[in-house]
Amino acid sequence: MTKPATSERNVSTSSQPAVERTPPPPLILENATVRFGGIVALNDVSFTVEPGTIHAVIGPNGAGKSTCFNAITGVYKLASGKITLGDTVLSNTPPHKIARLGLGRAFQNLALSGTSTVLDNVMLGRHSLMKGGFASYGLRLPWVIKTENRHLQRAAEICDFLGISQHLHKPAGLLSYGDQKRVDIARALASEPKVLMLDEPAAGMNSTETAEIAQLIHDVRDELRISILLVEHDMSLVMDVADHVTVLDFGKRIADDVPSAVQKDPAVIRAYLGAPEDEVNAETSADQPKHAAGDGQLPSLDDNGASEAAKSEDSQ
Ligand SMILES: Nc1ncnc2c1ncn2[C@@H]1O[C@H](COP(=O)(O)OP(=O)(O)OP(=O)(O)O)[C@@H](O)[C@H]1O
Repeated sequence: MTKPATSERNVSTSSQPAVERTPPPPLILENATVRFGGIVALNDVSFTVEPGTIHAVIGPNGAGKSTCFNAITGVYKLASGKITLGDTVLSNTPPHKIARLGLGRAFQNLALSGTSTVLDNVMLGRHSLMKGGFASYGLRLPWVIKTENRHLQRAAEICDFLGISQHLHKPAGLLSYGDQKRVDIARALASEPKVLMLDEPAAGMNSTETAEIAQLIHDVRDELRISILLVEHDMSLVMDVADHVTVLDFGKRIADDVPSAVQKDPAVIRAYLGAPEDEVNAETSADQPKHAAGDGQLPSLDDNGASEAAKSEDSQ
């Protein structure tokens, strides 16, 4: 699909304020720990998503990325530690209350209603902002109609920003995969979040769609001025868009730095290439899961797609 030029987009009108003009508060994980029986899926992890930045969480399969996301959004409870958004404590808040506290989440597996229109799907994201119960909406009171129209207008503006305004009244299921992903992000933005959480936004996308998503992520940060936390396997996307990267391995934070530093970090390269079996065994408890050596994607790629570590092995 063709993405509209930034200047053509309408993200703010006089009747409705922009999504978030004041800087968002920092999202802070302090020693966050999540356990599943004997498995410590998230082990004493701390990091800060600085206001208005794109922050990526990466790591090999089973590293704890999804657990981290689910802990922030209240799906999993912390065994210990704390998660805050500014002055608001998020840890252990039920997921249905998280949107009201300023987190918008787009899902890895699209959770759209394929038969509902794009606009209706995006409107679902505004429910946390809509006052009045079903009864008042059912009675079609004048103030309700006015309020609803304002929300519909705002949802349409967000779709315009995401380049899907031409699909507003089509069933979401008829859109291309890339556009459905945009609908999902539009729905997350519809709650006017302070932090947008993207779970593998490039999964299942071709290279053109991935490049468009990268541009979109930049635009969300630069134009809506909200923070973005993303989990992503596509390293080139992460290195392209992220301001800061936290790397997890076996539930622990092994790096937390700017992308260029993370790419060169020996612990990160080792985690992605895999350590000799006995070394891994020595560092993990009997209950801890083990990811296969080399099961991740290499974080440090040169222009020819070769990792520094792989090149050094070749030269020996
Ligand atoms: N609900 C659960 N019950 C038990 N164990 C779980 C649960 N969710 C995750 N785990 C375990 O916690 C560890 C971390 O899993 P998690 O899904 O967070 O990793 P990940 O980095 O997101 O992996 P992937 O990249 O493969 O999605 C894994 O060993 C996983 O098996």
